[in-house]
Amino acid sequence: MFLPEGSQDETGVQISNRLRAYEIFRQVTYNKSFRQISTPVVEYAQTFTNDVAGMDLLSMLKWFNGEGEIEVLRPDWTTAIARAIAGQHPSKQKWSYQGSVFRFDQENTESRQAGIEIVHADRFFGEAESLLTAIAYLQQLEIDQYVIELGHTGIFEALVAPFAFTELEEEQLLQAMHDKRTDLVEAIVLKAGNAELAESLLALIDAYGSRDIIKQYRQKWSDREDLIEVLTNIEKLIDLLEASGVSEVIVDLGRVKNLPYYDGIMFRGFLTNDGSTCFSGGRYDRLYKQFDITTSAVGLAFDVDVLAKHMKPEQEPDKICILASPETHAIAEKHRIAMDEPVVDIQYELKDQSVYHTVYEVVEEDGQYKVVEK
Ligand SMILES: N[C@@H](Cc1c[nH]c[nH+]1)C(=O)O
Repeated sequence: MFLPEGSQDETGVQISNRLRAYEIFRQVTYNKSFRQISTPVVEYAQTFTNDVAGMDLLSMLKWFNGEGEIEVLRPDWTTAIARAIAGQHPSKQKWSYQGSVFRFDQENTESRQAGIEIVHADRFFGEAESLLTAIAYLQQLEIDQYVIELGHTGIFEALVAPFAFTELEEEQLLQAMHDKRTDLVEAIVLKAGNAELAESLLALIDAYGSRDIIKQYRQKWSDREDLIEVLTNIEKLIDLLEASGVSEVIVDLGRVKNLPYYDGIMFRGFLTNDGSTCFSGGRYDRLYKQFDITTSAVGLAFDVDVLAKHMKPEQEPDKICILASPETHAIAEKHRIAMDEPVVDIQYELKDQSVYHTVYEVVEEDGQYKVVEK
């Protein structure tokens, strides 16, 4: 029997690491006073595809229900949680969650996330607390080789705003900026007759690196109050990260949103050894506008599959074995419970003694059963 493309079975270390990653996340967020939230795996497509959320139905696992409505497997936690907590009291601000999302446009159809969402809180607080939680979590996982990247949706949007692009052109431009394809960006913008914009967007593609970039752009944009505000926002977060001992911070002024609902700061964490993205997030106040709520909303989600791949495997404790038989299995089990050892295996037959530190057996003596070392 085969599996559909994008699905796979798993065994062993990847699973135990994932479960540990989930447990450590639960603990870290519990210690920081987050409340747990869970939403159903099956939802209406409309929750994710409406104009505000803006996600692409094509990438979702979907079907029609009996009433002819389209239902999907949860493609995104952030949008589902916004739906779920729109009616909650605003004093509840910090939410944490863990579980799968399903999307066709990723290498694996199912991917596991552990994330946080901070709503109705002070704007800077939400951004700072998101990043500090990410740092605390990585530290608990003993992952220390990573880089945090900061970007902002406001830059591209402010530069493009004065020019008229069709929806399709703007989408193509976003994709080309995302892929840092200078040739495509130039072609799309020049075709629309905006030579001046082409120049600033092409420069932006290279506006990537240490915080010095911000200094340069402060001068370049000195007459643009809106853009200076964006730079200040990014700079304050770099200060916070540096004060927390994270020196590997990258600024990407040319970054465009990877999810349609972002509207403000965007952050990503990359693992240095293979460049994989371990977390991603940002500000998304606009998602709440669909519920007529004007608020601050920001969060991030870890890719738990990526984390599991990079975590050191748990050290295996010494294993003990009790040899039993169908008649003595229950007695062996009683002993196993009483032994208070981390791993006690019960077997009827010893196939490979070398995997055990100590082997016991159940023996009968004067009509009584005893467990003795073999
Ligand atoms: N839902 C986003 C991550 C995120 C959480 N909060 C804000 N953004 C993602 O799947 O990439």
